[in-house]
Amino acid sequence: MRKIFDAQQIRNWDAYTIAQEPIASIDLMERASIAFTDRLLSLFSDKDFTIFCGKGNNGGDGLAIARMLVAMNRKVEVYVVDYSAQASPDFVVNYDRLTSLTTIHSIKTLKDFPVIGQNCVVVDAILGSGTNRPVEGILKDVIQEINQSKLPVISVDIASGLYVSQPIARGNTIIQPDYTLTFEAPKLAFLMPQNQLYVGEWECLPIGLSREYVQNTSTSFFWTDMVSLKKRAKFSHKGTFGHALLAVGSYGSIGAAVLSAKACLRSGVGLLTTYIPACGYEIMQSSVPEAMCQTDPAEKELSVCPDLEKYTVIGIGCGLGKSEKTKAFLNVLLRQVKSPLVLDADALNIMAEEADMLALIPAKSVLTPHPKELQRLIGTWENDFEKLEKVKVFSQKYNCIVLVKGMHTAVVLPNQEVHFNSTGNPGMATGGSGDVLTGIITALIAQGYSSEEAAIIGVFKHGEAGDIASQERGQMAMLPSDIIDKLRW
Ligand SMILES: NC(=O)C1=CN([C@@H]2O[C@H](COP(=O)(O)OP(=O)(O)OC[C@H]3O[C@@H](n4cnc5c(N)ncnc54)[C@H](OP(=O)(O)O)[C@@H]3O)[C@@H](O)[C@H]2O)[C@@H](O)CC1
Ligand SMILES: [K+]
Repeated sequence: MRKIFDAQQIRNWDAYTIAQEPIASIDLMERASIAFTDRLLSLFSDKDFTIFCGKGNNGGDGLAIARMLVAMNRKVEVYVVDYSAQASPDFVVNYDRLTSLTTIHSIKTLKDFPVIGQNCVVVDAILGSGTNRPVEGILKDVIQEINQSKLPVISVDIASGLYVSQPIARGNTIIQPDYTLTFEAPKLAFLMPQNQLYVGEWECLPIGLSREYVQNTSTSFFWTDMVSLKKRAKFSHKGTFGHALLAVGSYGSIGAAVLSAKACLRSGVGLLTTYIPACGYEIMQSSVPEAMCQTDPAEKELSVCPDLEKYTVIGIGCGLGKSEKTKAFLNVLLRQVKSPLVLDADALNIMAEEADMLALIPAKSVLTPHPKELQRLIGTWENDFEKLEKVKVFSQKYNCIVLVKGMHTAVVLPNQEVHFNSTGNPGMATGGSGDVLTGIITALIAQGYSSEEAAIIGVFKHGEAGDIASQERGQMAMLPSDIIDKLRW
């Protein structure tokens, strides 16, 4: 798990490193530029480079990168966008270091914009984490030209025009890179779905910023790039790992029930009982023989709440449907349950329609809505930052854990922490994938993980299994059952 900092904290992190390591700011820039150049050349070994620089430290990086490429006899053209009379001191040092080696062109008006060779990769070093307002004038013109060039674009640290930790306004002009190579740590902006055009593929390049600063600086945003699991004790038995109930399925959606049950069993639950409509009995017993199966008196839907006493945790919602009988079933269940719930799909849809049910959510339940279900719970949002804020309010109000599912699923905790997930791929955006996740999280809570841990770990392992499945079958061919198959603990 890594901390994600906002723009001001990143500035402080640089300053802290410079003071405490100690290292001169120009040498830190050199370190960053070496890391960038190494990775640039491993991505584009046979390309020429056209580098556009601003006049701050991002531009200083661009000039240092250009110098390193020239020193390696690579073909490089360098352009400084002359949007301001001000230049940062480290920009000036790197400008002077480069002038004796190559010509540095200046872009004052659009007429100065070059014709770029077709074998070129464009390096965007115009604005970095210092971007604090929409670009105008020549900056805007240059960014538009680069975006229209159809050439591969790689941004230094962050796309020029994108804010590190604030929403962008509609109509802002921003570089649309194919890649962003960012220094040290992920930026909040990269994790927001609305910014996907302005990030491309991204990766972090370590540049040795202070570890001590990380320890001493608090944030509510985290990046889950690894998880730790509890060891299973040698003398354990099935009772050690809890007894989960999955209340799932309706006529036509018994598949969702089966997927959640299989995922739960593949995630280490001690005992699993599925509670399903009568029509699903044979399907469940034959496809998931490891689970006990209890049926509702109704043929096609859940209608009567079973005895809940013996269960450590209850997963509910997958394939449930929204019939009147099922609504009544859920109402009774919410009033009787004492364990945390994992609430998915139609369970959430029913609750969104009957607002007084939300107040019955047991503490530390986990809600796993997809975007439409989330909207029903929290209303609409202007941008992804506002969406997260609204989810935080909801999570605190109902003392529950809420997932904002997507490319980097965010796990929002009642203590207001937001944990973004690093695993997963678009091949998982298919019906049934969420049922698998519900099964996994339910199993983890059954085994004694806190609901917070279960949600963070479950999302990570779900994505990891999805990544293995996509490597083997490709994103289009993979199925949710492949995700279950590739779970490794
Ligand atoms: N510090 C370090 O140790 C390291 C830093 N590193 C590198 O530094 C980068 C951050 O550099 P930076 O802080 O100089 O900001 P940068 O993004 O270059 O902008 C420059 C100035 O432009 C201005 N400005 C903002 N928006 C604008 C707009 N729309 N239109 C016009 N002007 C605008 C604004 O100044 P203002 O006009 O507000 O006074 C801003 O200060 C970082 O991304 C990384 O690449 C690495 O080398 C590692 C070590
Ligand atoms: K940039």
